[in-house]
Amino acid sequence: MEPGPPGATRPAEPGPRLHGECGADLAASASLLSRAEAEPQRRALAVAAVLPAGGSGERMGVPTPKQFCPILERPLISYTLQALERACWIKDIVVAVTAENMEAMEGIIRRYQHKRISLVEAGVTRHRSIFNGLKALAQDQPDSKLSRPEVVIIHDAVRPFVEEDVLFQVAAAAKEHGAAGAIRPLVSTVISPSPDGCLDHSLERARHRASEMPQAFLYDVIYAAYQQCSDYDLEFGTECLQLALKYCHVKAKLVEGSPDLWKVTYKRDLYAAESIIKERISQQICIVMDTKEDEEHVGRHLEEMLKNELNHLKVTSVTLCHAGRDLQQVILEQCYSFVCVNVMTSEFEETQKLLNTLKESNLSILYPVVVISVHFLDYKSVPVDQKMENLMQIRELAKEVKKRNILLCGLLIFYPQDKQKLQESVRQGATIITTFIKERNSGFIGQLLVA
Ligand SMILES: Nc1ccn([C@@H]2O[C@H](COP(=O)(O)OP(=O)(O)OP(=O)(O)O)[C@@H](O)[C@H]2O)c(=O)n1
Ligand SMILES: O=C(CO)[C@H](O)[C@H](O)COP(=O)(O)O
Repeated sequence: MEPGPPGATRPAEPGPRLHGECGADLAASASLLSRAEAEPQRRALAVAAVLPAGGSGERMGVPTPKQFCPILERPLISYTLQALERACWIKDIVVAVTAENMEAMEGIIRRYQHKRISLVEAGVTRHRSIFNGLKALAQDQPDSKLSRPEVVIIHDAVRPFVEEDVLFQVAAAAKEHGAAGAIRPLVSTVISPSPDGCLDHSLERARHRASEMPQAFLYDVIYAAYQQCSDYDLEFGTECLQLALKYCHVKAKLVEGSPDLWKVTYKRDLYAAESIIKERISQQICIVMDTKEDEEHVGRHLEEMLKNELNHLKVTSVTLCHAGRDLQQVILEQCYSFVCVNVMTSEFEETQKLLNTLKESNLSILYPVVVISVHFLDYKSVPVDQKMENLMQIRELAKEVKKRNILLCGLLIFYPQDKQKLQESVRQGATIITTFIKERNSGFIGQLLVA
């Protein structure tokens, strides 16, 4: 597995809409086609998607099928659905799940507010699951609210990082060629062993490619292929493009896919997926100040330090005094990390206001939102024990907002008179903030950290 370039893209737009329009954060994705150019073409295609999600994930080696394994407490399949939902030109998304997981899947759709999803029962093999999904899209199904598409995309439920551009490229190529699929260069050389366990021959790596997903087909082509398919193909086949070739003589167009199209297969892939998601949601940080912009104070010092330390990230500063308008804008931009700097106001007044605004928004439904409440201790004017005691309220506050997927911790920065020592305290504070934002480690929740 080869993850994408660090910070190349932001997370796909959530199911619960913050923007009100599908794919509205497209500028943040690794877009190949300009949005204005591509939009009319996208709308002109009648496209549906079929997601096989009925496997047991044997190679993962855990009791939960991998598509339901949690990443940052959300099931993997929800990330894949979110990625497909961004493409509003995909009209229906048919997911094949086993009867025993049907209820769990319905719960996921409700909880994460997924749209345009229909469920069908999975088969005992991947090909049979896909066939069931295709059958649901055929017009001859009684009481079906689904319509027969011109093009159907097939995508594994366990490939969460598919980009809208790749989806569109395979769909457009399928319309032209009848079938299309994403490919990647081979990472290892493929060899063929002989029955005695010795090398028979090796393939020339540069001449071969790994077949990935998504793939897309003219619906009539792939449906006809599955209808003619032998039991052997349905049982042991692994390649839909091959079925289109074998049964309908359609040669698929191959489209270069992005590096993070890989399929979550082993346990280590879950860790890799989690790292990619964490990195994507930590690309923007919002510093909320309880003072006016032009006021000079130690909070500004921390802000400068964070801006220097996180110069590869987008750091935005807002104040809550302007009726929270700036903050609303930051929330709309899908910023998932907040540093609330309390210089003027007492203890958690400002943090509470920030938490209320976050709770009212839909922001934390899909991703955990980190909030660090920063305080300063000038021990000449306030006794340490009194300040600490006041700040210990953080525990209760954190417990309450954790239910809403908001991860809160406190940070107390010592404020010595000595300039150099103050500089050191602020630097340590900035390091703690950076670590919590990057790691989103639940061990920090409700803690009062000291710098
Ligand atoms: N009977 C099956 C088997 C697989 N799949 C789906 O096909 C996709 C790709 O298959 P794979 O990675 O092989 O998944 P599993 O079969 O679950 O994994 P394993 O082979 O390790 O058991 C997954 O989304 C999986 O849920 C399916 O819908 N129905
Ligand atoms: O990459 C793919 C298509 O080319 C499929 O994801 C893959 O073939 C599925 O096979 P399996 O279920 O055996 O992993």
